[in-house]
Amino acid sequence: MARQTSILYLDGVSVSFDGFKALNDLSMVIEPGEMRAIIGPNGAGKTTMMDVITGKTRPDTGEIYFNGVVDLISEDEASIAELGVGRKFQKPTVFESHTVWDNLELALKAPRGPLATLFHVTSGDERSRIEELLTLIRLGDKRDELAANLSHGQKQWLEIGMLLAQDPKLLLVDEPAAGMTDAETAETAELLKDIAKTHSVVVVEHDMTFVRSLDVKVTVLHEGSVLAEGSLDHVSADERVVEVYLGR
Ligand SMILES: Nc1ncnc2c1ncn2[C@@H]1O[C@H](COP(=O)(O)OP(=O)(O)OP(=O)(O)O)[C@@H](O)[C@H]1O
Repeated sequence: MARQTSILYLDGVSVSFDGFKALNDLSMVIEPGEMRAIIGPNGAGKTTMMDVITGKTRPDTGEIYFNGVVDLISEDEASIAELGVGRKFQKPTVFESHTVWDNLELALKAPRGPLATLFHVTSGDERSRIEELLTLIRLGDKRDELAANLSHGQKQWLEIGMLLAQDPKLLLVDEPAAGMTDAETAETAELLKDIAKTHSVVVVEHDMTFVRSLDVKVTVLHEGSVLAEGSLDHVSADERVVEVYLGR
């Protein structure tokens, strides 16, 4: 697929740490509105991939483009966030001593980047946006609860809501189902599917039941590059994937 029409485009991206290639000629294209699942054994380069997209790590070689035309390699971490790339780390970082509502309100008011402060959001708009987010993240009845009292899964949803408050175009989500109950995991898959209706989403995940329920194209990383790509059934049938990952 052409770079110009993609939301995220990586071509020949390599990163070495002390001579060790964490990413090795990694190429991948995500279409606008697509949700993609990234799987791979420990050390495959999944986190490093997120790091190079978000500007935390600078690749040694290769190209990374956002929205077809924006060269992310020439941007720093703050500008990449401001451009509309949101990242959800594995551990939830919500404001525990604030209510669910206040967490969302703070996220809505926080500048996504330096330019965001130029936009003015009226309080009426703000309230309806928070209501929308509460419904989406399944926390409507917890709006007045302190974030500290939420379950681990609910905290993850709240943080996803806080990220969405910043209106990213592309959402990178690192192991959202880790540490969740089975019911929360299933609900998280539904939540991400809802989000993917209006956003592009890249989700790194180890939980195969979760990946199966997402029902999206899967990219298998191994030793810093793409080993296989396609439906979960397609990649699961690949001998090399079974050997490095699924068979373990
Ligand atoms: N800052 C760093 N310095 C040195 N080596 C690093 C650094 N970051 C990552 N690595 C190495 O690069 C490789 C890829 O790591 P990465 O964290 O991207 O893999 P991963 O697929 O996210 O693994 P996991 O599933 O365990 O999170 C690993 O061998 C790791 O030890």
